[in-house]
Amino acid sequence: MKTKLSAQNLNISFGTKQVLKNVNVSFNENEITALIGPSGCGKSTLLRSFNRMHDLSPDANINGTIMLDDLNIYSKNIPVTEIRKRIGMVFQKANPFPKSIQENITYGLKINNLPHGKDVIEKALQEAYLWDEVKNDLKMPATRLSGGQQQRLCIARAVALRPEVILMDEPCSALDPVSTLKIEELIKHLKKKYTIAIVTHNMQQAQRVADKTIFMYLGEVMEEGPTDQIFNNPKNEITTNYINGYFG
Ligand SMILES: Nc1ncnc2c1ncn2[C@@H]1O[C@H](COP(=O)(O)OP(=O)(O)OP(=O)(O)O)[C@@H](O)[C@H]1O
Repeated sequence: MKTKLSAQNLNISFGTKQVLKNVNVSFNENEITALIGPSGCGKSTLLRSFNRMHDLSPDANINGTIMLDDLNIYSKNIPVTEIRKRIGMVFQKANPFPKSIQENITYGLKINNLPHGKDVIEKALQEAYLWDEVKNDLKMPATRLSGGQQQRLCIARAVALRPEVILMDEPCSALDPVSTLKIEELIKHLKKKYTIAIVTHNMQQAQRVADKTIFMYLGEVMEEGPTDQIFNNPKNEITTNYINGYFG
């Protein structure tokens, strides 16, 4: 198993508030890794650090190393656009651009000077399990799609750039159970090509999709391991209490 993405001795604070404390984690290539833990423990902060989303927060202080293969993503000479092309992100609430379905796919491709013809659009929509539902409406405003379809469009927009890693921050939290299962199927299919990190509050979801699970608590990694082990044989008492729903 090859490590695709990792953080070493990562500390993140906002002003005087330390949010991540000496975090060491790794994400294996072609695996799905779930980040779980109670609200406020730092899951999103960690996820967002992987595509340099904190660059725009003037009070963010980041120490430590984040490696994508052998590239330190915080190296001074690496443009953030290069990182975001290699590490895509899908957010909690679907956020399509207020443009047509096809323009949602071509937008990032044009910015990156990549081919953006019909075949590329179809391929991205196929890969996100959306093509059959939208192939006759490519010029329709994306905002007219259902919530689940909009989230799959955001996934199509991310995969169109051929990233290596896809970060997902609670991608199903705004969706109904049927749309959620569709996205979960999609995530499992995407791992054949991509490395996936997903933040979720849904313990069943983590068990359904994730190969590996990382449990965070108060800004620290408490426990990590194969998903089966974390849920069926956790080593740490706090992990046990969390997955049994004693707090959250
Ligand atoms: N830009 C920021 N400025 C100041 N504080 C921040 C910033 N981003 C996050 N925080 C703080 O960091 C802490 C961790 O937040 P984070 O969103 O990472 O937690 P989380 O585990 O993802 O929570 P949830 O499950 O509720 O989404 C919170 O106390 C939050 O207020």
